[in-house]
Amino acid sequence: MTAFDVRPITEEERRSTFDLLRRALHVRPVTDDVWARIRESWPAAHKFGAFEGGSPIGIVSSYDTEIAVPGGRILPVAAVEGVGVRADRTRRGALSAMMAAQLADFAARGLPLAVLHASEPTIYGRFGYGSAALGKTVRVERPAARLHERVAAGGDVRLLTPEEAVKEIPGLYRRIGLHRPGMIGRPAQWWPISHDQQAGPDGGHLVAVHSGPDGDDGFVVYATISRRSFEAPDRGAALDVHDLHAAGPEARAALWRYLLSVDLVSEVRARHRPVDEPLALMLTDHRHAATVAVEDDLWLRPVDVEAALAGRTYGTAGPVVLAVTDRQLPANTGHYEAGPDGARRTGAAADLALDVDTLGMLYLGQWSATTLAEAGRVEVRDEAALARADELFTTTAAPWCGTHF
Ligand SMILES: CC(=O)SCCNC(=O)CCNC(=O)[C@H](O)C(C)(C)COP(=O)(O)OP(=O)(O)OC[C@H]1O[C@@H](n2cnc3c(N)ncnc32)[C@H](O)[C@@H]1OP(=O)(O)O
Repeated sequence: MTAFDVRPITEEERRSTFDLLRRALHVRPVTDDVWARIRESWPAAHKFGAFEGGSPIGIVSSYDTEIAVPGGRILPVAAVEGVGVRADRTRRGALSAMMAAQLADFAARGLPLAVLHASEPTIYGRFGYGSAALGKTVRVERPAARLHERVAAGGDVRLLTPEEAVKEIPGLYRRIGLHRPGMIGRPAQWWPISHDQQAGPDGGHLVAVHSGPDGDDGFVVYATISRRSFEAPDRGAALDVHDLHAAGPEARAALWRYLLSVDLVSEVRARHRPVDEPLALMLTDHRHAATVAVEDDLWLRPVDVEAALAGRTYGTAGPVVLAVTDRQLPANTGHYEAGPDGARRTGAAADLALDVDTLGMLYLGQWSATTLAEAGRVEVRDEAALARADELFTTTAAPWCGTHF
């Protein structure tokens, strides 16, 4: 077996590492044209490669952004993306070595948190990431589904041209704001690959914007897929929602009402929606909207446990002391008190013990301490502390990311 080195990539290694990633994800390498359009989205900064004889065999990437945490504060976060190892060099420790370098870099730069979306759920727990926010896949039957009359869904919905979409949606996303735990900022480098390629002139997606009393306050990016065939000449198209954000329930309802009004569509489908989005309840017949899957969406890793715990707020129960174990960043291993007055390191005896990936699961409020204990992920040292931890950590709104990266 040959050895490899792990180090930050250079400017000259941007395209070869991007193509390596695409191959790992079963996508063809980029053409010169496409690379010219998206190269700014793949800067050398914050990328670690594994190299064998000077050639890249693995890549991990991230960018710095912000995340909303329970209580409404916005914390710095590293968004980990672009993870891949060449197919003939997997299972030799390349990812583990790159992840160790990346985590050490996050810790050295004082980042409290890191997040990612996992291609497979078995990979990232070992590196301290826990499944922190779920997303649901919904399928709505058209034309049967209708919003019931008590749903407030005023305002106007208008379609943008692709040029307008590229120009206007970044500012609108910023104005809508990070209003749920788990929502993250979209820096300039996010948009060319993740939005402009779909919504811009060559992408084929459509973009609709909702305007309420205070101006534009919601948008949806979607694609329609014709499903007519010789055997089924009248079959309606599928409408796939790619990205939908709204500042409030009225704008959200108006966007859904618009989607359900598009003619010649027999099914509206959306992945990774908030688990508590009340779409079915907004319909005259809730059976016209089915939740067909609930999946892990955002994974979260506390990088600086004390800063992460101190960055969010807690419910009103008495404090609990957590014993946290972190094998990759051992400086985090220790006892932490969390309660209505905040969180800090402590020398007190622990009520509950957990690994740092489980703390990631608890952090945004997706899972209760009781559920995690029942699943064998939290060791209960004081039974009464479990109910207090439930009160302290759970949130009213389900956490949700809503951004693919
Ligand atoms: C955040 C994102 O970007 S998600 C996208 C992730 N990328 C992909 O899925 C692309 C296709 N897959 C790959 O490129 C590679 O298989 C990777 C990156 C997932 C793993 O890289 P590798 O270099 O093989 O991982 P490495 O050898 O360090 O394995 C570390 C451990 O994870 C386990 N592991 C790694 N990948 C997988 C997997 N896909 N399924 C199950 N276990 C896995 C290994 O068995 C090993 O376990 P051990 O520590 O108990 O021995």
